[in-house]
Amino acid sequence: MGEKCATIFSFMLATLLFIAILAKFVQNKKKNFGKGASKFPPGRRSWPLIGDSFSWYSAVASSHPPRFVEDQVKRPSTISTTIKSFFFKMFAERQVAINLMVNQLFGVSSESEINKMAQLFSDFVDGCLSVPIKMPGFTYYTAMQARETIISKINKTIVEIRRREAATEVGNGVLGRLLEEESLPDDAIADFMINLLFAGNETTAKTILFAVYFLTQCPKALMQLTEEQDSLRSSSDDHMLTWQDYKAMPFTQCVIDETLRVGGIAIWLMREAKEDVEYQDYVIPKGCFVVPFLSAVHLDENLYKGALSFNPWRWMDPENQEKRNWRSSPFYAPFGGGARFCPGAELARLQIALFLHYFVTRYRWTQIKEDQMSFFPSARLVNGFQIRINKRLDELKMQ
Ligand code: HEM
Repeated sequence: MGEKCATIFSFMLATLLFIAILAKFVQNKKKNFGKGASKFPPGRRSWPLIGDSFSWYSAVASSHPPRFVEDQVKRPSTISTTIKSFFFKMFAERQVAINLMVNQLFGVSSESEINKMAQLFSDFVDGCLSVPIKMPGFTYYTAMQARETIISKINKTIVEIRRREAATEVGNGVLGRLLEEESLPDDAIADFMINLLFAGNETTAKTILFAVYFLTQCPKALMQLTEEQDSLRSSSDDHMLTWQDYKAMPFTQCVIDETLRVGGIAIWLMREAKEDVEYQDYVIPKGCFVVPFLSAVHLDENLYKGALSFNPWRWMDPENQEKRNWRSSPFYAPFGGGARFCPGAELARLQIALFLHYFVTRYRWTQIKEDQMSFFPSARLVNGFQIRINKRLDELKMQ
C-alpha cells in the first residue's frame, strides 16, 4: 500500500515538474524569439509535457543510444536541445566497486565496517536519481538518511584520526590526506568524500566489465592483449607491474580507448544554459537543457569507419592520433571536457590496465550466456555477463 501511494505521489510530482519545466521553456522561448537574426538550433522541439522522454528511453535502453540523436537531428549539427525530465532508479550491481572505494577513500579495512558503509552508500546512490520526496517509505528519504549516517561516520573518523594524531600515517586513505590540509572545514571534507564515492563508484568497474565483454567478442584482440601482458609479466621476477610497464602497453591502451569509445559509460552530459548562448548563427536560450551526446559523436560513422564495431587497431592509425587525445579532442571525450573534466580519468585508466593485466595473465574464461549492452537505468550488460572463469594452465603448474 505504502509503495502504491509512493508511486502515485511520484507520478503526480513528475507531472508537476514536467509542467513547470515546460512553462519555463515556453517562457524562455517567447522571450528569446524574434530578437533579431538569431534563431533556435535545428531539430524537433518535442512534445508538450512528455518532451522526448519515450524516444529517449527507447534509445538508451537499447544497445545504441545515439539513435536518439540520429532520430532528432534532421541535418548534421553538434547541438540538440530538448526538454527532458526523467526519474530513474539505478540497479544495485556494484558491491565490489563500492567496497574498494570505501577501503581506499576512508582507509577502513575491517570487512564488517566496509560492508556497512557500502550498504549505506548503495542506499544513497539509489536515491540520488529518484523523486525527491523526503517522507518515510520513499527511496529519496532512505537515501538522505543514509547520507546523514555516512556524514556522521566520516565526522567520527575525522575525530578519531585527529585524536590519534595519525593523519600523517600511511593507511588512512584519502580522508587522512585531506585532514593534512588544515585549511579545509570538516563539512567540506565530508562533502568531498561523498562526491568522490559517487563519481568513482560505478564508472571504472563498468568500463572494466565492458572491456572484458568486448575482448570476449573479439578473440584476435584478446590474443594480442594477452601476448602484450604476458611479455610484461615475464620481464619481472616478482610479477609486480612497474610504472615503466604501464607505459609500455600500447595495445592495451588501444583496447582501453576503444572500450571507452564504443562502451563509454558517460553517454551524455547534462548542462543548463545559464544565459543565452550564441553558437554560430544560433542562440540557445537561457534556461534550456543542453545535452552533449558523447556517444553520438563516438559512434559517428563520418568520424570513425565501422563505428559500431570494436576495433582497437584503429587507434594505431596515424590518422587517428590527433582525434585520440582524450583530454582535449572534440571527437573523443569519454571523460568529458572543460572545467568539469573528470579528475579521476588517469586513475581510472590505470585501474583498468592493472585489472586487464592480472585478469588475462592469470585466467581464462568462457561466456555462458549471450549478452548485450544497455544504458538504462545505467550502463550495463542486460544478462549480467555470465562467464565461467578458470585459472590458466601455466598458473596451475606454478602452484
Ligand atoms: C572509466 C571511468 C570513468 C569515466 C568514464 C568517467 C567519466 C566522467 C565524465 C564524463 C565526467 C564529466 C561529467 C560532466 O561533465 O558533467 C566525470 C566527472 C567526474 N569524475 Fe569521472 N569518470 C570515471 C572515473 C572516475 C573516478 C575513478 C573518479 C574518482 C576517483 C572520478 C571522479 C569524477 C569527479 C569528482 C567528477 C566531477 C568533476 C566536476 O564536476 O568538476 N571519475 N567523470
